[in-house]
Amino acid sequence: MLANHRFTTLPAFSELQAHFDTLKERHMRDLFAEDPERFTTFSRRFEDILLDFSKNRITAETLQLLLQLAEQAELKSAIGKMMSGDKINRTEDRAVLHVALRNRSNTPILVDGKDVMPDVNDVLAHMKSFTEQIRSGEWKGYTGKAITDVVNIGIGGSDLGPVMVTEALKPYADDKKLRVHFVSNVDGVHIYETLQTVQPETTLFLIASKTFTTQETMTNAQTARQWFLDAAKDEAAIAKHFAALSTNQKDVAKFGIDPANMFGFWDWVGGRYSLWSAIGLSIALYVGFDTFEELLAGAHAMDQHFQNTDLDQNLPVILALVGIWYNNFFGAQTEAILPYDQYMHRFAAYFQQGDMESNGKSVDRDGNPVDYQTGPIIWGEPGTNGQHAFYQLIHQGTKLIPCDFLAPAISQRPIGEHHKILMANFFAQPEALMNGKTEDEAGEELRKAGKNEDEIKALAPFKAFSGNRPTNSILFKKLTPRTLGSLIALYEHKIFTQGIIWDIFSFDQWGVELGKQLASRILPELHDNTAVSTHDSSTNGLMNAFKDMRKE
Ligand SMILES: O=P(O)(O)OC[C@H]1O[C@@H](O)[C@H](O)[C@@H](O)[C@@H]1O
Repeated sequence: MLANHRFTTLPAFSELQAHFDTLKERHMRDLFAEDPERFTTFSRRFEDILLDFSKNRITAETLQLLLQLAEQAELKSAIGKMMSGDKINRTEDRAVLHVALRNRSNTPILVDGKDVMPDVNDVLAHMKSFTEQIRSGEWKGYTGKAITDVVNIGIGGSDLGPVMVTEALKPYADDKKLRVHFVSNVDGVHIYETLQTVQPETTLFLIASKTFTTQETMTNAQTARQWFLDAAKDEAAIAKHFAALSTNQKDVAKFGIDPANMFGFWDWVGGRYSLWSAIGLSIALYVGFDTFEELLAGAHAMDQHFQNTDLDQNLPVILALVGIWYNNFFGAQTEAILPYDQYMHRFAAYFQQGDMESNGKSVDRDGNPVDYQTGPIIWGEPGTNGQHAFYQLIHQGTKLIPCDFLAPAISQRPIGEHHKILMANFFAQPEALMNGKTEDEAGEELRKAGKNEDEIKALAPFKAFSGNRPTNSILFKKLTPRTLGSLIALYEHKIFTQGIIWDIFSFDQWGVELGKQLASRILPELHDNTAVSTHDSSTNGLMNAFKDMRKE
């Protein structure tokens, strides 16, 4: 069981508040000028990953106090509890063991007295042999042809991780053994467009759903099944073309999927932490099993770093603490994740679920409403695209938006000057955000450009940048499977750390249920043209307008 504490009554919290008052007006430009060692003091390395957090509104004292906050929240003990299979997801009475899925050292991890590792390894072995059969062409479809396309049907955690990773590791699929497609939205457009691009006889469908009851996924799966049977005309052919990634054996069997094609996982794998499990089968099929294992190994290495490294050297802990500093003291509402790597273009979307579904909570572990801010709004797009879209607000808007900049030193696709140009922007943006530009500096530039003093006076306020806008820079050598695994685990453990300090449960997601309940109540009401009057006037009005619009 996790110990409870009141976040705002931890001794370090009030010390941080007092400290904040002394620091809030200070400019990072001055902090850099005062300390030539600032980069060394506020950067850390893990394998090929460098975290520079020196461009934050912190001093050595801030970091010390934040580390005390983590200690007072008993973070170390909480990490130990997660790693050893304690049921820390109390509202669902479950352990939280995505770390077991990538536990390459194979040390036993017990849940209810039973080591989970043999089952984990069995499923990995099953995934491996299946992957090899499909990729080698040994596995044949119902007409005797090899599989060329894999369609993963899943949503949320059963979609976002595989989508993000297959995009990120595209260079590792250069052998072009298989194409992968992802269908998530219940909007029929999604499955329609996907099915336009594949052939029944050479397509493998992966029905990815932890519960195997998710409405969107089951609807898409039934449509895919019907489309397939329309061509194959034989239910026996399903065994060659459908596999299930799920914890729900019973419903998988009911759907008609051969039990030999079911890849299981367990209730201690959270949906948004499941890409390491059987849910990652599309990844393994796309990049090959060895590459998938490297991804797991990278995450495992970060797990060990998180568990065994002192808090002040611990990358996930530092990221978490810096986030708390802005969230709870500066009042920042959002955080941007900005990868300068086109292959990572779904990374922010992935952690939108990872972070917001985990820490979007307003009740503490005692069940009391919190009187402080918890999880931030996560958003972001790859650089440099964002620079030409929303960075204006980050530079000159009224909101404080802490940003994480991520980039590889070595491009997967070195072409001409592209990577150096990309990286020049990666270095320039955090520098600009930190330094800003004073009105005097802006005026000087205008003077040099030939403007007169009246024009300078009129224009300089618009051309000035306040600066003092915080960023973390995460520079890594190359986006290898290992590094990607480590980066994902880095953010996962950041989320865990924040949840522990905020005294909330990060591994349930009750907030998604109400909308689901209402949708299932509304669905039957859409089946005929009868006017609806059972809801509020807005919902009734909208539903009735919908029915009217469809009459013509
Ligand atoms: O894998 P399943 O059971 O189909 O669930 C998909 C998603 O369903 C959502 O409702 C949950 O909030 C997510 O956490 C989950 O990943």
